[in-house]
Amino acid sequence: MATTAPTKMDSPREHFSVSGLIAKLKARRKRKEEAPKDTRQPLRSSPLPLVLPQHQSTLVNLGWTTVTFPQPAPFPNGLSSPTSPHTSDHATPTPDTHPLQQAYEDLFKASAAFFDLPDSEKQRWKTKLGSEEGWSKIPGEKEFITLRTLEYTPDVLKEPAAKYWKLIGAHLTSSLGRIEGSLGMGTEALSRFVGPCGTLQDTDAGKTATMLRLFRYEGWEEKVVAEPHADLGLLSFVVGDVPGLEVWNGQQFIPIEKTYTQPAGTLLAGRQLQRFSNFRYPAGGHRVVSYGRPSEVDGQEKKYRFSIVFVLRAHEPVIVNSADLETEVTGKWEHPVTDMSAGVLYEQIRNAHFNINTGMKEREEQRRKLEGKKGNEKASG
Ligand SMILES: O=C(O)CCC(=O)C(=O)O
Ligand SMILES: [Fe+2]
Repeated sequence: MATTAPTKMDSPREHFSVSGLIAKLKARRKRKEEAPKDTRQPLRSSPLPLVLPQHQSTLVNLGWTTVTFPQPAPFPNGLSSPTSPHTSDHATPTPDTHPLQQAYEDLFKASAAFFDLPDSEKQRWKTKLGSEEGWSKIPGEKEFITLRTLEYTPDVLKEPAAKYWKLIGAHLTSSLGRIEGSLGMGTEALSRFVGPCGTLQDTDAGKTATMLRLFRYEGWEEKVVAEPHADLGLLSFVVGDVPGLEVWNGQQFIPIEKTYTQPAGTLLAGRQLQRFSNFRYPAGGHRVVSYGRPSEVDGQEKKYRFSIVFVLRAHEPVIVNSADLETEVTGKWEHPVTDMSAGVLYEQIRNAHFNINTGMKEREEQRRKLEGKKGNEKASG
């Protein structure tokens, strides 16, 4: 959906005529009358973790929502913590930063240190699988490194990446548990697809479909730095250190990160979840924009935007049977799937979408190929 939007918005106004308008209205009414009545039950209430009440419904309606990290309550004496250097050896409980927030903050620091290395050093991690693993540089736009195993992770990132992966993996697993509930599915109907994807695996032999991608966007020219697309996995979670991510609300892109007044990240539904939920959850359309140079942070000029993107994909060997995922809320799948591995189904989904994170030339080739296939003009991340 996301890629078709700009074309629509940019299209010139159609020639206006009264008879044309009447014909259009009649056609619309006919389409409405002919459309089969949706007899599916409404979604069940099943709140997502760390999502404020006012943000609960956007994931199912639009494919994205905000995850808000609770902030430690200030102490009445005005101190940020009840402990002083003299009492710090006492076991006084301190109101801590949320562990997931702490983990992404640590990962941001390590990510900045990695990207600061000379290119000659980063070359060692040069991409192995297109944008699917290793370091890539798109000059003038961004650099990013995709992590899939500890073995192929630079030392400076190893510990913070593994820690973040574990925490976000657990968080998204519990979010999938709530999504299952909202769809009237049994326990683990969706979360069973996580398996070993919930931890950063040690070696290539244990590599899973899931990935952690660290970005450093360069330059502050006002422009789109990642084209509109939807991610391919079950759920993605994005945190940025300055606003840049925008989400599609069906009509326009919303600069969602500009609305964050406290530490928060964006949860996105991917195309696998869209499919596994029989399209009850849409895949969240999004893009990344540079708004121009942000104001100084701590008296220092900001040179880059950093972001951390975790893409949770279904573990490839897990078998999909659509009958196990059908409920009165999802309805019947139009194209049922029997004993197909999540990996094979993923390939079908992936082949229908071009990848925005490959280089310009490859991207154009992918797009051209897809344009040959009817109705497949959708991008993926
Ligand atoms: O960098 C970001 O904020 C998001 C990037 C993204 O959408 C992607 O890699 O799929
Ligand atoms: Fe994305």
